[in-house]
Amino acid sequence: MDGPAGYAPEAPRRAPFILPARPEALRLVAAETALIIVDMQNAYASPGGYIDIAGFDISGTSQVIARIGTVAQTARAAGMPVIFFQNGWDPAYAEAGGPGSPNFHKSNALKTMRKQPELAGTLLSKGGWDYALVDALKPEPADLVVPKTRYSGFFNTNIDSLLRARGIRNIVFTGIATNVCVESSLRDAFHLEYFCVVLEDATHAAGPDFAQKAAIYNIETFFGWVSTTADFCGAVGQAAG
Ligand SMILES: NC(=O)N/C=C\C(=O)O
Repeated sequence: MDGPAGYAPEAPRRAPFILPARPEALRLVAAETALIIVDMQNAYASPGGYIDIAGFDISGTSQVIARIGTVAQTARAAGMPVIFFQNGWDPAYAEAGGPGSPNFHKSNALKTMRKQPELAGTLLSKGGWDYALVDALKPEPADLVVPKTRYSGFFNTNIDSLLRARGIRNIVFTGIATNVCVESSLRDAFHLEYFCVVLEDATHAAGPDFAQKAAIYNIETFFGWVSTTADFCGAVGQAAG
């Protein structure tokens, strides 16, 4: 079937490529693989955003932004769907849940705003700077943006339908935070029978270094595979010939 006139994404490639990964290399096909970019918002990656204000270290995020930019360009050129998750709630925070929701008690964004009332209404609020994707990683016309209100992008969203409709079997994960929204989403994707890979140097944890190491250990050992930006771009590029 012909598509509409206008922006024409590259046809996805069917030639398999071998992605170096731990605990073992994976044989993937671009046409069955999607890139998910988790929560690359000012809240998680920019000085003055929620995670910075809440006291987490964001010193490595600029490198992660640059690597994700490279990965996204490589994925688009191979015809892979590029999907952005975007975390947050309506400006009245109804979607965050009230005292009857564990999210109300565990979300460090909500806790920070309760502690610092001058921040009320600013953190992770749809339409605000904190909620916005970082300037360096704006979606292109064929990319998809999936808003989410909890850590996992597979909970109460249409991501599973979007992926299944495109014949996707494999997901490459990047973004922030490795130990929270990346790991939560990847675990849910595993349980929905997707083969999941995380590019470890294109992720950043919320918390100490052991949080990054533990998340990567969990993924490598129980839920999926671990690779790198260079290996992903190299393998996809080689398949392109
Ligand atoms: N994107 C994330 O991993 N978020 C982590 C914490 C939060 O949103 O409070």
